[in-house]
Amino acid sequence: MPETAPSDILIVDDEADIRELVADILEDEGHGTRTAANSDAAMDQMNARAPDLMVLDIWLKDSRMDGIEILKTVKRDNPNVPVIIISGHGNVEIAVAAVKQGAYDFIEKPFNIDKLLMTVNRALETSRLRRENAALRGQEGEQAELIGAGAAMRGLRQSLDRVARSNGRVLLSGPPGSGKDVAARYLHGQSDRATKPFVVVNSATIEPERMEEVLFGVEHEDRAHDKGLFERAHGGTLFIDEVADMPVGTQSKILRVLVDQAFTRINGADTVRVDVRVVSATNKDLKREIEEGRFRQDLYHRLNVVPIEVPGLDSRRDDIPELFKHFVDVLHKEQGLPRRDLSEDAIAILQTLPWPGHVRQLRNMVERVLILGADSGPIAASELPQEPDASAGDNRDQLSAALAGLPLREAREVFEREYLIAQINRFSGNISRTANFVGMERSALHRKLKSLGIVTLSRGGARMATVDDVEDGGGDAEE
Ligand SMILES: Nc1ncnc2c1ncn2[C@@H]1O[C@H](COP(=O)(O)OP(=O)(O)OP(=O)(O)O)[C@@H](O)[C@H]1O
Repeated sequence: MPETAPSDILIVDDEADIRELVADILEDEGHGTRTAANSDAAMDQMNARAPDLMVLDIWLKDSRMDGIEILKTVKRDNPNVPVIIISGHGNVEIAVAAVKQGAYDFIEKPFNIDKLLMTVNRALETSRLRRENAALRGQEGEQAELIGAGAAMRGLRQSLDRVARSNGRVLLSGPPGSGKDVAARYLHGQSDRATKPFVVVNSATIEPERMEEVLFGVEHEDRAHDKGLFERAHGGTLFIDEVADMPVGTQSKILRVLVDQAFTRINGADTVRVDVRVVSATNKDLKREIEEGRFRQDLYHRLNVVPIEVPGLDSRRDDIPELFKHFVDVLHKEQGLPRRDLSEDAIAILQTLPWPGHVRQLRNMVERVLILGADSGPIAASELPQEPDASAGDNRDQLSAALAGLPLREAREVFEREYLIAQINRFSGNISRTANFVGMERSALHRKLKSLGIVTLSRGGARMATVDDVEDGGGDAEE
């Protein structure tokens, strides 16, 4: 068997004899098997964990869906799982139709053991290759789906849609993990260049001495040449990630390319003309980088024709349930992790956590919960890590230590302040929704906020709660 870990094969057949026979044969060969007698059981098994392969009887008695419907669902939700159809003597035509619909192959009953094993091994090898290819594509970059129906993401999508129609250079700013890379891919996908290449250069990960070779390519003595990323992106988009980390020497060369739309390769004499739209991203303050001499002001002006800010997850907590569900679906498709819903109390906790690592941190948490948690049923609050990062844990310890040293009245005040700030931030500064959740009248909540010195302020397009440490000023709690 080519795989090192035993393969996981799901056998779906309404006849117990056939299920057991196929399972015995496959287990004797070292494969792992699971079985299902009808479509509901098959779907439960699929959702718990996607198998490496499905062996599916086309006729299923007492089943909500027939084999073809199950096949369609698998091909839609888990396209990398190959399906081998078992067909009776009289329905080979249906089996052939199933292959046209995406089944890997079919075997006829009564089946020959060698043929069964050969088909299974070939299908598993195909599935392994598909998974490897999907992983490689994942390294190149994920799909350009920009998830989030909240106001901040709607605003971002609108800006990207508008600028996509032009050819203007865009500078995306936002904290690490907020989704600048996804925003750049989305922009490319919405533009006239969508069918042309989207090429990424991450300035922070390329050795500075190799940067120019990577960007502009190299010409050899025999006039053969290696293409650089500018040339590979011809007709499409070049995404310069972490642009602040670009070596200063290379910055002036990039500036020249932006002015001339042409360059020469390293050791080359010929001028290479390119039509490339440059989108760049940074999580640093480029103005400060300019002041401190690390970034060229003229390049900044060339790159920053349209500045677009990607909001951090802490200012769009209303998107958390949707993002969570999206990552569960992605991880189910990519890694076969269980497809699970979120319980209401888990949603409440997720929306009050601090998220210093933004969407990337949320994705990592989803992965951890799906790997370590139960196989099915909604995710409970108890399955979530206490805090998504160590520094937030320190805050909580500090808070409990501080509370322990206070008389009850003051401790209650400190707790109420922390609790209400977290809840208001969770509902993006909306006092009515906060009041509804915490179980207070809106006017009573307003009075409470005032007495605790909590105000809401606009920050990066979102309303956030904070403690008003400026006497009688700073802002007012409002929707
Ligand atoms: N709106 C979104 N919809 C779907 N997935 C998202 C969204 N925003 C971020 N992600 C996912 O979160 C992860 C981090 O996003 P991304 O790499 O785009 O962040 P970034 O801001 O470019 O980070 P860095 O500054 O570290 O390069 C990726 O897995 C990405 O697919």
